Amino acid sequence: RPLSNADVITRREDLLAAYDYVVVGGGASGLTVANRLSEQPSITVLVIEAGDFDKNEDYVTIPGLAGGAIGTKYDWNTSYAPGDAIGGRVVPIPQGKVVGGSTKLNRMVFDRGSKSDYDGWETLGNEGWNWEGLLPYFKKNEHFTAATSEIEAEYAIKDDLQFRGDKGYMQTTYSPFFWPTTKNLIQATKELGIPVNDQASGNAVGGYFCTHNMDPVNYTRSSAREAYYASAAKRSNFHVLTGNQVTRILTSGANGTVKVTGVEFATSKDAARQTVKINNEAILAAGSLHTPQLLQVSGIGDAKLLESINVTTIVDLPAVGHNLHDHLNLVVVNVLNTTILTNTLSSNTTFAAEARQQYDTQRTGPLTSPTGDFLLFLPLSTYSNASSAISTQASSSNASLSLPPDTPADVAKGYATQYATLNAKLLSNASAFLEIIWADGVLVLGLQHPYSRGSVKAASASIFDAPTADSGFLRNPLDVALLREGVRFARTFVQAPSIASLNPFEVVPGLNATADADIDAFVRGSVSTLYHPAGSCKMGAKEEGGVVDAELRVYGVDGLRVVDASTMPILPASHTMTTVYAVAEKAADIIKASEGYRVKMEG
Ligand SMILES: Cc1cc2nc3c(=O)[nH]c(=O)nc-3n(C[C@H](O)[C@H](O)[C@H](O)COP(=O)(O)OP(=O)(O)OC[C@H]3O[C@@H](n4cnc5c(N)ncnc54)[C@H](O)[C@@H]3O)c2cc1C
Repeated sequence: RPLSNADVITRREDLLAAYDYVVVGGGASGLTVANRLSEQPSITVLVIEAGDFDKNEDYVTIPGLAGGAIGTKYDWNTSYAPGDAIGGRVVPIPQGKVVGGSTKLNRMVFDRGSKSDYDGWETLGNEGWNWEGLLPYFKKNEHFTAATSEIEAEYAIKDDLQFRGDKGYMQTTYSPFFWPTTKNLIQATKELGIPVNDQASGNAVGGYFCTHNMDPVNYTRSSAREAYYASAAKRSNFHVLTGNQVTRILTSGANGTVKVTGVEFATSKDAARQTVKINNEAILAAGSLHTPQLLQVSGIGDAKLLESINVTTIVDLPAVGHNLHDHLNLVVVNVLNTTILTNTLSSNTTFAAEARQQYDTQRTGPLTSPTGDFLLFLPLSTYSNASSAISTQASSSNASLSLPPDTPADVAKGYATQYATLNAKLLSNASAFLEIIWADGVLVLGLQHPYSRGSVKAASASIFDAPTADSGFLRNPLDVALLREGVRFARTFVQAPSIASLNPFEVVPGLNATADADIDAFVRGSVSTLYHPAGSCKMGAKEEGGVVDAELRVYGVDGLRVVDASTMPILPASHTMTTVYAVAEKAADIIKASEGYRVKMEG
């Protein structure tokens, strides 16, 4: 029977028996691909999402409260396994469990990495995956609106519109309110001779003004739901099933002729399993932790792991789950002594109430800014005098120091190529190693190109048991050295006249921590995540630990692709959402082209 116009499936009877494409996960990548595929009225698409729709709660929609959904029912509330190199600490790793995925939880930093980072993906063996190849998709994703005239005049922001899109679904713009000490930050950047660039241009090094994924009129979050779901919801060939977790990918055949036939799903561990058939492909978009887990519980992964969790191996693909890496976060705290207005939204209830009033009545003021309106992305030589010493240390030590002991040989081989790429970046001015996010004396340091790698392993045969995710944090001591230099630079930075005028006083780690050993202890005792897990289903050659090829097809299985953050071979120096969207936009065109549909490019 024909598809109904019921965009959200609430009754089992409304599901079709078979769909051309089933997308697993309705987050950043999943909704993007589902939207683009369903542009073709003859293609039927079902998205199965574990979470539900949010209810437009303030902590989801209001930019100034961004991140407020962490720890709520919209979060998987998972943690990385205890890390040996971080004192056995357990670091929480929030992930969105809601229509929109992590784009409902995130801090709304909307930026791209540098040309050299994306070109590196191609160097690692992925033809067409470079800056030139991704730029049209960065543009296709966004509908960019320039800063308000007040902000533009006050901060002299210059946008090169050839790098921006104006026809995409994702609303992007600058905050109409910058916290006043942002001026000190920008001025100090200049005092230290650090250039200010346009991050959208492929030159995302130095300082830059940062856009956010938000509506330029209402100043509310623009997530994958508002962008890619809302614009497709009325299509009768596009269905969304929420509150259901895909439990297994169903396949037929064996030994080189394995083909996807459908997926199995359920509302909870004990609920009855249901199935839906697939005519063309299953598209995995469950994120960097859950996509490898789903492959593994479906029999696609390392045969030894699968045996240990009582899963029959269908395709022995040892690389599944390996190469996991994430941006590390380390916070240096200075207390300021200044009369300039600083952010006291969480400590001063009167101020918070006034800001709320301003936001509700005029859509102006502090709550329109998710913070992070100006960011620094620094090459190693910009923030450290030790680049040649660190480079010597890197080239004289063994790449295997970065890897978990049970790393399969093909993964280690692929990592050796990455290691050489990272070593070259140490001495390059075209790639950033350190991000600095400033918030009134607090310097969040983000390590952009960690050497260390971890892994994701299904903990049991059930998708409902959280996977064991080893973040790999600081496994390789080079990462400690790179952050140690970051802490030292944070101290240099606050001595620049425009910051010094705010009378900063460092309280974390505290000025007594000067010796390498003391700073290293601080680093190991404090690092956490910047929420950018990636790489666990790496795109690359199979013999180099690739899980998917350059068309994002899983090796050894017909009709199965991965389109989410797990496919990134190596993280760019940037927050990840914008790159995930670009990858997914490109993936949609690859899939359409493989089916013989005409690919339409705009903007
Ligand atoms: C707290 C936080 C802050 C962040 N801040 C920023 C930021 O400011 N800027 C930035 O650029 N990036 C940020 N990120 C990262 C960015 O949001 C992610 O990189 C991006 O959303 C990843 O997209 P994805 O499609 O891979 O996964 P997601 O967007 O996480 O989507 C995966 C979806 O799959 C669903 N799913 C999982 N398993 C199953 C299953 N078995 N069956 C059905 N559905 C399933 C999940 O519920 C989820 O909805 C942040 C992330 C977090 C968590």
